[in-house]
Amino acid sequence: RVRSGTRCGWRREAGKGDVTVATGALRGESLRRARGLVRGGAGSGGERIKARRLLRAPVCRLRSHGARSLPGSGAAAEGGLGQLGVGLANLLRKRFGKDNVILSDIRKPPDHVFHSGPFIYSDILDYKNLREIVVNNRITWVFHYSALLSAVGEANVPLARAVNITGLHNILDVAAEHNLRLFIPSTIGAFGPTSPRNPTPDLCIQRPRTIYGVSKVHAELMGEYYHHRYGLDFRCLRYPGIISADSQPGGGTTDYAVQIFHDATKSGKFECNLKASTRLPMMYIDDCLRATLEVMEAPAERLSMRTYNVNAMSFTPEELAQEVLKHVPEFQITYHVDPVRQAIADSWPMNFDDSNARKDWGWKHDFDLPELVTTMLNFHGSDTRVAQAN
Ligand SMILES: NC(=O)C1=CN([C@@H]2O[C@H](COP(=O)(O)OP(=O)(O)OC[C@H]3O[C@@H](n4cnc5c(N)ncnc54)[C@H](O)[C@@H]3O)[C@@H](O)[C@H]2O)C=CC1
Ligand SMILES: CC(=O)[C@H](N)C(=O)O
Repeated sequence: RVRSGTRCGWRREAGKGDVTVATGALRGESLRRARGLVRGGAGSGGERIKARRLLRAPVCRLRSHGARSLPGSGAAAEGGLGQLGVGLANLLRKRFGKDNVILSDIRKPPDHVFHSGPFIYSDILDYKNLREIVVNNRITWVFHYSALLSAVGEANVPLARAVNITGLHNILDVAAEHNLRLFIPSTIGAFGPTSPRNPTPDLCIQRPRTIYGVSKVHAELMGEYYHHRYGLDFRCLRYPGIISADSQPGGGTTDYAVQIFHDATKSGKFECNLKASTRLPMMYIDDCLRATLEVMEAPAERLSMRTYNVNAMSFTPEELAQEVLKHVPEFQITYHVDPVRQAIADSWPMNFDDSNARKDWGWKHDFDLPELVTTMLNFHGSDTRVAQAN
């Protein structure tokens, strides 16, 4: 979420026209819409006073210099303290100004995150609180990242159903009520054993066998229904397994592809919990976050769909290990297959067809397997050298 109050005419009309954006510096049509929203004089005098007090908080200053004022932009979302949310917030703060991005989660942020910009508590299951946050901060865009991923979801189906489905319903209703632009990520896990796997197109049968996949298909269908029925500006990307160096994965089936780099540089040994031949679509986090921003900033008329596959590469643990060996000759991989994760992986796509994203809004990945491995080992390697030096 991004909140901003501008110093120009807007501030003189505090409470009527200040722009609060959920995901960055909004201009033009989004700004007019936000003004319209606020000019509705929503809520009681007390709420407006509270809103003004919030807007006078140090966070709400739109950086007119330096900040790019692209119409629409991304920002960290609900569930922003996971593997992806902090990176998204950093990307947006670089582009739109530190104080214009609000990060939220139900966990306490680590120091470096807490001091990197505004952070608030927000539980996706607390519908009333979500509405208050949107109204008090004049939110117009939201990225909804809260979820339990595939393996942890199978270990706690009731909680996964609550967060991934009831939480989804809450944010959909708030988004429709307040005319928000809403991004919800889906996943390769939204496909199942009866989907075409090599490659998997955007439109095909989706009968996933995990609560995670079922909840994400539900999110895709509900988001598209709200778009067609209520005009909600819903946008969705099916992410592959995302690989990052400076954030831990959240308990999914593709987590091995993150852990291998840490272990390769720390001990030179890695025990893989998937079979050597398990092929899955994967993507480096920088490509993932850029794709997310690009689809959110794409003009609506470019979007022939509201849910797109995005892809970068597909590899097996064996292929990944071979690439690591080019940099770490002493590296050794062993296999101790986790039957739960293996069954999930065997039901997922092997290759992703993302031709619609490339055609409609110009999607293009930057990182292939060699670039990924070099980047990840450089990060961990420097980390190790610093630790050894200390
Ligand atoms: N990391 C990946 O490889 C992929 C991620 N995605 C999707 O991207 C989104 C973000 O993924 P990650 O950052 O990897 O997830 P993660 O599991 O690392 O983080 C999820 C965050 O949600 C928060 N959360 C849990 N319950 C909550 C609640 N009731 N209210 C608010 N927040 C709550 C957690 O505290 C956590 O910080 C998820 O929706 C996930 O399905 C999709 C495909 C691949
Ligand atoms: C691919 C995903 O959605 C996630 N990383 C998982 O493995 O659950």
